[in-house]
Amino acid sequence: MENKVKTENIKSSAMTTTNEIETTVEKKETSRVRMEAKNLTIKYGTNVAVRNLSMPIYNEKVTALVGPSGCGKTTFLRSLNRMHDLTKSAHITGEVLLDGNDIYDPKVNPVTIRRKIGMVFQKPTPFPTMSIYDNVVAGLKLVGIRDRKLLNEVCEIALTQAALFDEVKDRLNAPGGSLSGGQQQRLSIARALAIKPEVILMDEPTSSLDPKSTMKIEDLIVELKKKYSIVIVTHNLAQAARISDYSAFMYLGDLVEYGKTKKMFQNPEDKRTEEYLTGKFG
Ligand SMILES: Nc1ncnc2c1ncn2[C@@H]1O[C@H](COP(=O)(O)OP(=O)(O)OP(=O)(O)O)[C@@H](O)[C@H]1O
Repeated sequence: MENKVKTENIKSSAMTTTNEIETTVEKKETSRVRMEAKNLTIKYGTNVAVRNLSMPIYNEKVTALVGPSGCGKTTFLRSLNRMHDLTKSAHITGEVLLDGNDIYDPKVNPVTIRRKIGMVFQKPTPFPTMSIYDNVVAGLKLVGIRDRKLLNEVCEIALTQAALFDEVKDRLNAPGGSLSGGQQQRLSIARALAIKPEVILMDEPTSSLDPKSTMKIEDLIVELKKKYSIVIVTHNLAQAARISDYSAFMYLGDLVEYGKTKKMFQNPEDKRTEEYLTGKFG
């Protein structure tokens, strides 16, 4: 009898431990969601570009947005840091959460959001006549930071994170436009990093680069995801497969499939995803 009670006690304490572990695992999974789109619909005038899209964006992971031209990838990406505020015809319903808070809440300042969620565009965007140094610290100066020592520190850290420091450290006063295309794109990334964002959005960041510069940016993205959440739009499926952890396949404004990149590329659930990934259309 006593033994039975003991066994029950052990069982119940083991179950408690298991429950605790499950709760911990659940908590970990939940805390890893950095951003989340919920029932997001984006229209330009009456044209629906993104329809009722819901998906998470995990912390310290790369999420790739793929799909044929015009399917809404860039529209979705730009909604993640309120870039559409600047487009008159754009109308957004639904929610975009950053750490559980809706970035479209009227009380939220879009400038604060864009500081937390940085953007790197398709074409490198340095100010060509501005020095490399000033390009990196432009965002900080814009918000009134003038402390030279601080600016110097941030500049070196951001250029190092963008894997560009060694190539430019002896010519920080040279114009941004004097760098190669690949270097200019890394400079754009350094500028985005200098304002210490939490999430980095990248819209086809390597589409204008040669293969060697593309590889550098890809290596950089893999390095950066140790600290940031990264969302990247790419037409290059091999690139999505190489560097992303999660992928979203969009088609005609719909999110057709979302999941782990490995699983989606090896064993897609939707026929349209399979046809796109195997080059049957797009
Ligand atoms: N500023 C805008 N005004 C009106 N319509 C727009 C605007 N931007 C995009 N669209 C339309 O919204 C739809 C989605 O465009 P979007 O650029 O998001 O697609 P995409 O998947 O990023 O395409 P691509 O791969 O060619 O860059 C398209 O029909 C496009 O014509």
